[in-house]
Amino acid sequence: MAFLNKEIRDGDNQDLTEERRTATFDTDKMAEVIYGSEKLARRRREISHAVSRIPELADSRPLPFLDRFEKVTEGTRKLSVLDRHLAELIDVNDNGEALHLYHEVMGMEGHPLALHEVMFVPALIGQASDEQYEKWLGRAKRREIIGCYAQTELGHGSNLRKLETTATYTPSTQEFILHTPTITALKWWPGALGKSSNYAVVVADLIIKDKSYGPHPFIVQLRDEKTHQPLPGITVGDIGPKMAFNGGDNGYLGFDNFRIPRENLLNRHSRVEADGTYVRPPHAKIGHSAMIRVRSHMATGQGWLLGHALTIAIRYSAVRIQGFLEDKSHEVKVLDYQTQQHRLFPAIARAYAFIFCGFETIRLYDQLILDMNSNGNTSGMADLHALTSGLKSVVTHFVGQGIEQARMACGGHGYSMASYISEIYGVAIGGCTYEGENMVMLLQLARYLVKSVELVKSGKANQLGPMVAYLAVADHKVNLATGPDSYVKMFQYISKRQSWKATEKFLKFMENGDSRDVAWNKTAVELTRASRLHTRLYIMETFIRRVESVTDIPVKSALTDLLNLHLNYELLDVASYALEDGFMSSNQMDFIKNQLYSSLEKIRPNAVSLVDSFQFSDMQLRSVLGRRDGHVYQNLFDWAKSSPLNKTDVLPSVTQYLKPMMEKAKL
Ligand SMILES: CCCCCCCC/C=C\CCCC(=O)SCCNC(=O)CCNC(=O)[C@H](O)C(C)(C)COP(=O)(O)OP(=O)(O)OC[C@H]1O[C@@H](n2cnc3c(N)ncnc32)[C@H](O)[C@@H]1OP(=O)(O)O
Ligand SMILES: Cc1cc2nc3c(=O)[nH]c(=O)nc-3n(C[C@H](O)[C@H](O)[C@H](O)COP(=O)(O)OP(=O)(O)OC[C@H]3O[C@@H](n4cnc5c(N)ncnc54)[C@H](O)[C@@H]3O)c2cc1C
Repeated sequence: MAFLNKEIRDGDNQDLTEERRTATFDTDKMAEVIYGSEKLARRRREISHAVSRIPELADSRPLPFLDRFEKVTEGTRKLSVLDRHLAELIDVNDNGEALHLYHEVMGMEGHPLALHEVMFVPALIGQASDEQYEKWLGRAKRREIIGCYAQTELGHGSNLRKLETTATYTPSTQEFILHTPTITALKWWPGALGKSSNYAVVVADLIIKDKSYGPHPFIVQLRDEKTHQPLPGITVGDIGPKMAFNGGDNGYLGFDNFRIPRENLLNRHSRVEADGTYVRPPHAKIGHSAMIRVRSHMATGQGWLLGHALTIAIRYSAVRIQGFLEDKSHEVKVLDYQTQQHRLFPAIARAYAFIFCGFETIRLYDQLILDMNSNGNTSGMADLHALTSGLKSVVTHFVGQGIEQARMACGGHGYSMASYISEIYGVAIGGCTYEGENMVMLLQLARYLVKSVELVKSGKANQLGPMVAYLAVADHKVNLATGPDSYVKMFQYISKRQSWKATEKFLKFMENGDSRDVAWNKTAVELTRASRLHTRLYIMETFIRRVESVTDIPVKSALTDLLNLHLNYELLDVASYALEDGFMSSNQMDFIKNQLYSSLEKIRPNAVSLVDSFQFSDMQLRSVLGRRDGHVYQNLFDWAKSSPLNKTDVLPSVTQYLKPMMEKAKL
């Protein structure tokens, strides 16, 4: 018999197999929807399979047992093996395949090329002129040189206008002099900067004839191409262990009057002529495009991280038997408890929602780059900046929450590194900080929302972009029983009301004499609330659009259950906004809750298959608890036995310190 869940294999844990047999949809078909195409979903499986046949690509030991030095070495070793096999494993021109291969083999703890592909090359693509492409891009793509993106400093990360590293133009030699004037001006945090990269895109304050022109990107050689020694005038190193990413070498960097040629200013959009004349870019923030790119990709990447944690937690919940329901002679799977379902299922819905919404956002980013590069059209930048600022903030926050709930849902074993959930959490939660601290970015979106409300107030609603058009729409009572659109309308009402309330509050402070900045700060919490609601509305709408577009009926039906759960969970979570002015009735609240509980029951038989559909291999998951075979207890015991502490029965520390203490106590 052909099983709809393609993960079923002989010898797997019976409880898990039982779950897989109840699948109402084909997990391969669901994977096509998750990854966007049949080809990519299939290629992911083929690549994972091919990798499993190359023993050198496996982790030489479980990563949690390695110290930092070993992690960095292990990552670099695997990279070099991967390099030899790259062309046989993937189509090297296919980014989707490359991304999967790297996740599979390198894992998530960081490696020397982590920022090369994600920011260095994209910064060149977005910011370099044709001549600079010619000179650098080929070399970077062939990995003759390895680069990173060095922007953040010890003293400033969020406020780019106050970066202290200077790039002073000297017309007599046609060079920029890069300098680090204070300790706070040291570049600090850039991934792969400390030990691996020999080049960097460095963001520094451009100074011409004593005038500052603000942050600009420069391509800078940091290390000798033969010896890898730092060049004279460069101080560079690793910043030490972090909450996660400990296979990566986030670094520091200082310049002592370090000279680079004029043509090293990435000058696709702005440039400095030989005599020092500055040519402005078409958009003041165009130099930020590498950041917008990463922010655009974050929803998908974070959705996958949440998917990792949930795969582990759901599989474990299906094999963990504890406590009773009706029949007191048989304990039940913890997945049968409503509280466990409520803890995990809404997070599955969010993982799907973030992935779908992420793909839509990536398309918007690709379109923007096309417009900018083909005809210099930067008109979409403000919208995309606002959207991605909110999206990265909301998604990373919920992903962090969801992963932590997944950990707790695994009880004691979730706390063990064998589950790997704490590592996933550490990696995901970094996203709340990098690419713009979440509060700072929510306030960027709030600027856009306030401006939009002001447009409506001044009778210019026709100038609103499609994503904020609802801010001008009249309110109507909503009958929630009429499907997803009614939830969208209710959410629009809530989001609109908060944006208007926050704007009115802000304007009132100014009317009463506060400066714009003071008024803004006094309204900031309300503004961030408006941003979150607006973003959650966008996520909800993209989820609905994606589900509507699915053609496979069983897949669509399972996704519709997830979507319904999402709609009810989201609305319940923000209901207080609509209750406070009586727009939502308490009957509607009860309706939402009951819909939610019924969604949990509907999803229950498909829970394992919904996470299996992510098709993360055991290698990619790196979780002893979450392996496909479900033999949790044997796997945990084997793992514990492999702990370096168990190499000897009696540790030297016991002989040296503990025993003498105990012996002394006997006297
Ligand atoms: C490919 C897959 C990748 C997935 C995962 C990757 C994992 C990689 C791991 C780690 C990578 C981490 C890399 C980094 O962290 S790099 C460093 C990132 N740093 C930041 O993000 C800094 C955050 N700060 C800023 O971005 C800005 O300073 C700011 C907060 C946006 C404020 O900028 P600024 O002070 O210049 O501007 P104002 O506030 O005064 O606003 C003026 C107007 O400009 C508009 N604006 C600002 N930025 C942009 C932009 N990028 N595009 C368009 N418009 C922009 C702003 O909205 C204002 O407009 P208004 O009309 O309101 O005046
Ligand atoms: C894992 C990781 C990888 C990174 N990789 C890179 C990299 O490759 N390249 C690179 O250049 N950088 C990198 N960074 C740095 C990162 O981009 C910055 O740390 C980030 O932008 C936040 O800036 P900050 O550290 O200055 O935070 P701060 O701005 O100092 O934040 C501290 C607090 O101040 C608040 N705050 C600050 N400004 C405001 C404001 N205007 N309004 C309200 N509240 C405010 C914040 O909300 C936060 O609560 C990385 C960081 C991490 C953690």
